[in-house]
Amino acid sequence: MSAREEGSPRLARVSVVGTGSWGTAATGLVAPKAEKVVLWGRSPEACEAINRTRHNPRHLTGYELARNVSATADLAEAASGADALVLALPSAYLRATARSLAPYAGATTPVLVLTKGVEPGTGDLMSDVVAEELGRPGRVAALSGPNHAEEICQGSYAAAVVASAEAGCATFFQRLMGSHDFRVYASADLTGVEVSGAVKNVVAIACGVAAGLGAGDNTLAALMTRGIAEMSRVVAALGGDPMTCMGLAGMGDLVATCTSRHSRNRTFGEAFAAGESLESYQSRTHMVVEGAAAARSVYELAQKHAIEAPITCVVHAILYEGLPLAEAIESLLQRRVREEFYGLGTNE
Ligand SMILES: NC(=O)C1=CN([C@@H]2O[C@H](COP(=O)(O)OP(=O)(O)OC[C@H]3O[C@@H](n4cnc5c(N)ncnc54)[C@H](O)[C@@H]3O)[C@@H](O)[C@H]2O)C=CC1
Ligand SMILES: O=C(CO)COP(=O)(O)O
Repeated sequence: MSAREEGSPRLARVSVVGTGSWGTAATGLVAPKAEKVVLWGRSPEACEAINRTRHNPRHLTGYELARNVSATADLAEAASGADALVLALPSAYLRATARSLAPYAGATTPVLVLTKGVEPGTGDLMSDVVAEELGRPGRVAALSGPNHAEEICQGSYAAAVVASAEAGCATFFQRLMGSHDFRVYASADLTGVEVSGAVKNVVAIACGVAAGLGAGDNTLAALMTRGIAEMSRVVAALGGDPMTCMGLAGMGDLVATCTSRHSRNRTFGEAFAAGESLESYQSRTHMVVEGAAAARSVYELAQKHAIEAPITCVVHAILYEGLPLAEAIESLLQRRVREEFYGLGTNE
């Protein structure tokens, strides 16, 4: 273990669930801290290829997995005896997979959720979904921030925030995931961290659409900044701390996602502006566009809690109600201009 990992836990076995881009990259963060890392993927063929070649055949194909990583499509084998579980699944599959994991996960094993989103229908945070299926709410944490897997697996410097209702759980995962190159801060504001991660993906779709239609830097900066104001109102209405939106899970990830060529949400927005459907984009790239699911769930939360969320409403309308793009833009421009930070308690 290098000097930078001193003081970190050295665990016997850590399970990473999900062989998408983020699960694949996350094995590299965990590998120096564990004797053995077990990666679960639903495809036996992909797991066999990973074990044979040390490369994921579908995601981050050029990235060589660490020697102590092995893959399995057997959830029992992946979860049994794990000292920690790291869940890196798309939000649509988190509940069902957590439910299937439940019989094999130790009763007190700490669980880290890397998924970004809010569950449509229930409005549950991803950590709520996991706590409902696996129990142990105090042993569940969520990690979020500007962390494109493509860059993390190259080792470029990055930072994230890990939040948990229990400080000890946040500290545990801060040490497990963090390193000299990957700086992991701690937070007690699970709501703020997780809601920020969902809303920023919706704003990234809006930025992608705008960019696809030829918007300039001023327009994109305005969308991002009004996106943070919207994110802050949603976080505050749900009982989180709007200050969290100024941090890594909020502004940090919003900037990365709205501007990066790696972002699926931003790139999907551009493709949508050019006429491609969500279904076509996801099946062409084999990658998840979480902002499309979050446009539904954040829209539902906004309706339920009477939160003004104009960017989310417009993204929801263009994706699911057939609103023409020109009308969507006009509906934002015609909104009343008012106090910059309305809806946050001080400037109503
Ligand atoms: N890719 C990234 O850079 C980052 C992703 N995240 C988040 O991590 C989560 C996972 O995203 P990625 O790893 O990027 O996924 P991905 O888009 O790279 O791959 C999609 C994944 O979904 C899995 N999948 C498809 N159908 C499934 C099913 N029925 N049951 C279980 N799994 C199924 C595929 O096997 C694949 O692992 C998302 O919530 C994303 O927002 C968070 C930070 C960075
Ligand atoms: O959350 C992410 C980076 O932090 C990934 O964003 P995309 O899903 O838009 O690629």
